[in-house]
Amino acid sequence: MIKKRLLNMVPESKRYIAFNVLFQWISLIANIVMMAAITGLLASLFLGTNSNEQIGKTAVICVIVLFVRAICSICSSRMGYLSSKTVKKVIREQIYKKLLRLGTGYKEKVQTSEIVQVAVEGVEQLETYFSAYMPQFFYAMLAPLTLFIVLCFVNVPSAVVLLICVPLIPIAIAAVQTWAKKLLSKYWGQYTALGDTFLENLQGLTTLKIYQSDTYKNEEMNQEAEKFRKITMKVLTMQLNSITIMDFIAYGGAALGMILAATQFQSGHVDLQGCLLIILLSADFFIPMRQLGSFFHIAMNGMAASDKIFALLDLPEPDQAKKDCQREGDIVCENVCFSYDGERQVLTDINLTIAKKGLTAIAGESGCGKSTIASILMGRSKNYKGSIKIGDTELRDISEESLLKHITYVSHQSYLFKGTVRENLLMGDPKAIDDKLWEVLEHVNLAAFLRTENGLDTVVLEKGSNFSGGQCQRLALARALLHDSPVYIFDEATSNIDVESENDIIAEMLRMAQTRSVFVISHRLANITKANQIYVMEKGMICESGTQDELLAKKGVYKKLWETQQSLEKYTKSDTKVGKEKLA
Ligand SMILES: Nc1ncnc2c1ncn2[C@@H]1O[C@H](COP(=O)(O)OP(=O)(O)OP(=O)(O)O)[C@@H](O)[C@H]1O
Repeated sequence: MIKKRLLNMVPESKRYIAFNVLFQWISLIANIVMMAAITGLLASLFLGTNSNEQIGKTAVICVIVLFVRAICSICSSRMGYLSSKTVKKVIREQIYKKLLRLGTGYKEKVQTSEIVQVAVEGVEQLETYFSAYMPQFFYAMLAPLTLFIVLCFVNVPSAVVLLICVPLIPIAIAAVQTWAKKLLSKYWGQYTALGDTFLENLQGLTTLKIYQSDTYKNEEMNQEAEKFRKITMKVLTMQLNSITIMDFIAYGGAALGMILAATQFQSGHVDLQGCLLIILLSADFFIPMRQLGSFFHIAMNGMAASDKIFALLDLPEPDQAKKDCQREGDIVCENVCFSYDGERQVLTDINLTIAKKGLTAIAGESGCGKSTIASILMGRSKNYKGSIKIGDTELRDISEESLLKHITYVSHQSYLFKGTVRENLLMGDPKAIDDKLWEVLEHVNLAAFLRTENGLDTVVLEKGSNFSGGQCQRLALARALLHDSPVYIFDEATSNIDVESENDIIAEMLRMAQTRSVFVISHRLANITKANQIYVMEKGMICESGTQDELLAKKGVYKKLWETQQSLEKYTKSDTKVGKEKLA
């Protein structure tokens, strides 16, 4: 029940635990002194040998002892608080640093909801382990030994019997431990599973409402919650049962001590004061161990949580690449192959060059692997085969920090944070002055709109929910422009937005391509007609490449895609025209 790894993780906590034990021990000694004084007074009262001086002395001792015990209690609580404060800070910091080391690809190894639960609730559970259980563990051994030594001076047989009964409590704890461990591990498994479902359903609530699937999902969650309720009840039952057993041993043992003291007094082996002292102190033999038993269950929960924390901390980390990205240089992919699960090949022998200046595009049907290439280029998946070089440096050797400074990724789901327009823009360049911010907003045609609002202080709600899709994308693009990196990847950055915003963004991409490398992934071929090089993908492979004119002349896959899209767009336009005429 002592996890060395946990203690070594927070070495400062050892000092707080030691002081906590010391203060509890001083309090016990003070209690023994008070009991000795009280029993001495009671015995002399019974025998009629008491004096006023003795009553006064006893009263003074009691006041001093109560004062000392109050101080000790405050100090030991303070030690518990300091230890739990340190533990929470250190462990949460370690989890945070681990996530940074796992990098942007952490989701491949662990679920976000699990991290949140472990880092919040899991660490909270460890608080009791360090602030209450660990000090109690040592105090529960020290207290009976101290009392044994003291009572040996009064009556050895009673002291021996009381000491022998004490270990029955840890034996009872050990008996339930294996069962409790399994149960708590199941409990945590169920808890994180429920958290996963809850988070997913909450995030997708609008979709669930649209498809009227919320009732079905509600049922599903109820079932999961019911499983969680059952396992929680099992845990509580286990805890209550074991507390009952411990109470039985504790009070049974104390009663035994009292009976023995009385018989020893009857047979004249101990005087009245000694007998009363044994009776009053016998419960103290068991109370610390009994208290340890109560903390034990909370600590077990913390230990189960610590298993989850260690599992997270032990996740294999990608090799910490050290090299910096060369600012100048093409991105060259040679025979790149990739699979997410090690079984199904998603990319096969990809050979492509993203020129250091100009617009390179990639086209192809849905699911052919376009976004996977972008994700590899952003360093999210490092286990690709073949070679990807930025200048002379292999991508997997480049540090994440340097890569993210070198490449800016703009997707159709660019995240806008709750705050103001200024705050969102400053993420791109924290040092940018207002004039610079307005300049990029002019570029993306958002300045006029924002002037009618609250300018750079216009409020942005979570995920930009108070902005239209097109405005969100324009703002995301403005932020990307401020990032000022040599390479930009646009992954379907204009999908699901209005034509005007789409045209503005395409125009900005073309302007950027004059001075830097722009890599565009787009379903809509009309957006990439001006690209210097277009790669066409089919089933994870590149089947054609060239400019728009070259590709159309080849009369292959690209031409087919182009014609299909053109006829679809013409159809949609004529359909809209007929509709409008009808309405007129
Ligand atoms: N995280 C993932 N884990 C496992 N498989 C994935 C993952 N992401 C994508 N895939 C699979 O890889 C293949 C290529 O997906 P990718 O997203 O690269 O296609 P795409 O060409 O960008 O499609 P779209 O144009 O629809 O966005 C698909 O078959 C998809 O199922």
